[in-house]
Amino acid sequence: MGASTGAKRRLTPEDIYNITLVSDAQISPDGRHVAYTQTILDKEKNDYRSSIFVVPVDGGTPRRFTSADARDSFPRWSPDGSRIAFLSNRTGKSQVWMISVDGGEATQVTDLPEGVTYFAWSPDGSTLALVSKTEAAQLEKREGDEEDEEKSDVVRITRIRFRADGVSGFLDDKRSHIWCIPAAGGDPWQVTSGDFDDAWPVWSPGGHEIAFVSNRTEDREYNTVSEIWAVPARGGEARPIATGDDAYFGRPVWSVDGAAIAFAGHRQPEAGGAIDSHVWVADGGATRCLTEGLGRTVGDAGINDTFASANPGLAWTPDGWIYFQVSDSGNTHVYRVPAGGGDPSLVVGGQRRVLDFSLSPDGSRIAFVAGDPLNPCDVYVCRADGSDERRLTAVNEEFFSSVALSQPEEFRVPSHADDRAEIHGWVMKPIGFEPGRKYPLVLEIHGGPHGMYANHYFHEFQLLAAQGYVVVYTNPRGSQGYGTEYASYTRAAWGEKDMPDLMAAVDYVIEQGYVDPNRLGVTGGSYGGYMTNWVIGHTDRFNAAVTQRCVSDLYSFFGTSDIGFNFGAYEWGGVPWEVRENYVRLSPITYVENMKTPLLIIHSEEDYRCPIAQAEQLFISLKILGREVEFVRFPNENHNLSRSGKPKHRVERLQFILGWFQRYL
Ligand SMILES: CSCC[C@H](NC=O)C(=O)N[C@@H](C)C(=O)N[C@@H](CO)C(=O)O
Repeated sequence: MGASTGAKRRLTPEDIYNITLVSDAQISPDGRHVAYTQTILDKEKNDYRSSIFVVPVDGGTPRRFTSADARDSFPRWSPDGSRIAFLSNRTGKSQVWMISVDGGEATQVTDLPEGVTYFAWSPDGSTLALVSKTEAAQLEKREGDEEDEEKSDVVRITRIRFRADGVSGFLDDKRSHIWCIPAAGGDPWQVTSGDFDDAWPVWSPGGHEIAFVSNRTEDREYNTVSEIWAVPARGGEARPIATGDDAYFGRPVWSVDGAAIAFAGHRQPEAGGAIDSHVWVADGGATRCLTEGLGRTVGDAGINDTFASANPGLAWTPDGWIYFQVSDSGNTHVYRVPAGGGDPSLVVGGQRRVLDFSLSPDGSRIAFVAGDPLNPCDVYVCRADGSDERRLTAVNEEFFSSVALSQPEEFRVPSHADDRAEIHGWVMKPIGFEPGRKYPLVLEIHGGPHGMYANHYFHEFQLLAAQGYVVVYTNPRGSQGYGTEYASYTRAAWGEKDMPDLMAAVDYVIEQGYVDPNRLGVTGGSYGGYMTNWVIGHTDRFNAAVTQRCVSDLYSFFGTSDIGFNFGAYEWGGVPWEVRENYVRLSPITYVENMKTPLLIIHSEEDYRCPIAQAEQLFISLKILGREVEFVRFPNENHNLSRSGKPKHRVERLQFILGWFQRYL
């Protein structure tokens, strides 16, 4: 489909203020209502505001349940359906609040000094299990430390993980643990303790035990292990469910009889997202994988810039099905598999991305949030087999009926690599497209590298199409959603093995006849920024490039990124002193003298995932070489500027990207 404006206006960067996000669809215990979080970008306050809404499953107007000038999120129904507990930062820190479904004022349940990041209702509704930080064993003190602490601003670092993207300053020595508190309010008690970070508590059906996620291995400071444990709800010794140095598991859920626990993940922690995750069951005997032959990863690997994340778990129904998300070829779907074994089957499909889902306790209905290329998100409901699907919200209908959008067209093309592997991509024609005319093209490259472009609304892409660009985006080798072999293909070969896939997509679109091959642009963020740098270091065919939150030098990334030492060691085939040549050969900065394309570098000053030195090294080298280069720094922003940065900065970032392409293409 072409993209004509009709009577509609063109999209602008500021339109991010006109988009409402919904997330975390939670179906009520009786299956008759869905609670969800609705988020808006507040232009005046230059901030985000979110509220809890409830919509009837049989149709009707959504009702706003909370209206504080704050961020209310994570709605969870009490087991009897009479109350909704949620997280709110209305007092500064994130705490649990409670509201009756009959309405009225919300009341505060927790007042933990470190706030609450996650909670779960006990099956009888009497208690909430929480995740909150606690003081860990103090670091060994040096002589005089006590007095110095008061006066000194010097930071003493002893742990290898001392910074994390999204956390200002340095990580403290506190640990996340499981706590409980009476749902009616009262004194909390700490359930787990020790030098571990515990997360994701889930109650056993009888309410006696709590399963949770932790890394309790000896080598936990260095490895990326993630295990499943269970602890008595009143506290006591934790028992292992799925543990060990080969565990990379999360999202535990109990069977209805409490005899087994299902979870998601795989057995190669060092590989992270480079290999497929599966659904597993532990029932006291051997741990079984239920999705061996699926050939796709469990979970949502989708990437876009207009979403509110909810991070859903698995669901286990009374009739023995386990439900889970699957990333498949640019879509995220809901699947189910019999817990006793059998083939997984598709439940919620379509050319779209299912962002989160929940099941009613009787397993008869599913509520979910999904988005597609022309609609960021809405709440839906369907039956357990996926039938009788209905959309319950239309949060952006009015706005999107007033602006012209470009419908992406899918293509599959053989790679330029010798194996001619099939590469999946999309092309968006510019708004107002006229056959016979030639247009400038922008290639967008996603990050990860194990992310996945999806059939999902992308504001940056729509904006470029609105401003007259053909937009091309693909899932080259390294992407998730096409199986483990495809995703892990770029190991120790970043750039080398995926550039031929990207160029095949660009050439395919040029062959369609409506692109001016002398007006080509390229951009991407994070690993997409790495690839932008790589591409302009290996070809001069692009006339303008914008590299965002990029990686340019693997050697310095290894020691400065919050994920550098273990992510790098896997992705580049070893640590620098073992495979020094890989670090040099695969660093875009190695090819800086070849970079002739005018380059805009966009980077956040508090990006600890891809620290700003990655951008500075590139900028300084290109300046010395006399190249056309500019450097735009965003203060007080982290790696997620394009997705959750201050709204004003998000608008400015889009303006800089457009401005650069307008200048050079
Ligand atoms: C979706 S894969 C993310 C892989 C990795 N995370 C942890 O190991 C990561 O953060 N990689 C970055 C270098 C990256 O490319 N991030 C992407 C995708 O999140 C981005 O767009 O920022």
